[in-house]
Amino acid sequence: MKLALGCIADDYTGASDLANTLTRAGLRTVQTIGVPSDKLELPDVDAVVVSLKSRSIEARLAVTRSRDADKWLRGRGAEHVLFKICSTFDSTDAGNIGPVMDALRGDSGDKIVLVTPAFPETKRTVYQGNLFVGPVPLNESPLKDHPLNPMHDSNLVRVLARQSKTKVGLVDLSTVVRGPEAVRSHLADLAAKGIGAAIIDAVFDLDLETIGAVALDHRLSVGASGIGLGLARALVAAGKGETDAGRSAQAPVGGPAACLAGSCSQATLQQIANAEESMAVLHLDPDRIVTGQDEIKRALAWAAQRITEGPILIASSSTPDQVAALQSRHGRDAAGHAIEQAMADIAEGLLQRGVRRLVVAGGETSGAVVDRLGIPGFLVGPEIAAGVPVLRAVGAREGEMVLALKSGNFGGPRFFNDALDLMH
Ligand SMILES: Nc1ncnc2c1ncn2[C@@H]1O[C@H](COP(=O)(O)OP(=O)(O)OP(=O)(O)O)[C@@H](O)[C@H]1O
Ligand SMILES: O=C(O)[C@@H](O)C(=O)CO
Repeated sequence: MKLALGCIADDYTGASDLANTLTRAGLRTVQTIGVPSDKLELPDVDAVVVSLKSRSIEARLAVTRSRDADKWLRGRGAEHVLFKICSTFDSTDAGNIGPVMDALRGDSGDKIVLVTPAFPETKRTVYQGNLFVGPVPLNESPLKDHPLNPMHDSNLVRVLARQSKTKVGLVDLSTVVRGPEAVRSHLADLAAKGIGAAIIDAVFDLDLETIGAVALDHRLSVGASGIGLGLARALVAAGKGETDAGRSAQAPVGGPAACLAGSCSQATLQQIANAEESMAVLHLDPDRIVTGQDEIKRALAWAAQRITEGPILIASSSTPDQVAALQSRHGRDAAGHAIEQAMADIAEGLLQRGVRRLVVAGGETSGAVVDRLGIPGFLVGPEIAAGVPVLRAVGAREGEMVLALKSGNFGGPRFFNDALDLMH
């Protein structure tokens, strides 16, 4: 197996978003959890997305893990590696996008790296280096209240420059629309000035096709699923991939179904409110979780009484005010970590009670759950919503099971029902 494309994703939901995009564009793709062990039997694929949980950890660790993944992918023939970050550029001034990019660029030997979180299908666009989420700049979007990486600056040239050791430039839309040659020549000018990374504007998929074609001249790029789409289209145009890339992940598994929500995004809060109309919903008490009281036992007892009757949803999610109050009482990291681990405990308990169809909302939450369940990888099935596919576990100790890992902001208002409708 010689990979046409290697990818390193900084969280698990982001990885499944990218795996979904690549599959739909025609690349046979597998998502692995961490760098795969040699024991994991991988099907014949064009792309591997190695999922890390490196978005909000110490920068030094994120760098080491990303370099290990890069080494593994390059060892399987990947000439180009995409470092997949969030389409809302989730990071802090300490990293981790800049430090990981710097390290991977050093290893790749590239003079300059293209960077764009644009993903027009989910309304993330970049213009003059500024990231827009729908109609508003990033710093006016709900991301300003993110529990772990609040985003207060929409100018990505500035944001990345604060995190990176290299100088950061811009390739603006007026250059992108003139096509690959114009972008190449602008990048050469930037590189000649010692600029090692360029934020590149993209508003439409067509812009991403231009970017993908140019990115393939290099060994590394950084971005969200949009640049993944551009890269995949360029690779398919060059004769890689297959037309029915997602078919192997579609056989039904059956069994009880459950949803877990740890995301506190506005989208997830709305989705939980809508789910209340059609399934049993338990709202966890976050204070009781953080202070170590028996909230997990209570949740599992509640679930056991209902799970054979139909799908259930268990949520820790709260409004921004409530999140801020909890964080001020217990500290941001301690609260986040305790709740993630509680979600993982609950997921484990649900599987012991027979659940084989599991939906998880929130990137960090999904990471904690999938790690605890020890699932080594996924094949990509049908798309539930933009950026969220049905995933079929590969090599799981419980055998056949399907999951959906939803990025906090993704999915329509009835996401939980939409997911379960496709998870048979
Ligand atoms: N009620 C709560 N109060 C404070 N923190 C919470 C609460 N519920 C969940 N959390 C924590 O908030 C964080 C949510 O992050 P997570 O990545 O799961 O969701 P998200 O950021 O909305 O999703 P994504 O990263 O995919 O955009 C986790 O660390 C989670 O444990
Ligand atoms: O790019 C996105 O927005 C998502 O795939 C993600 O990474 C959110 O956690």
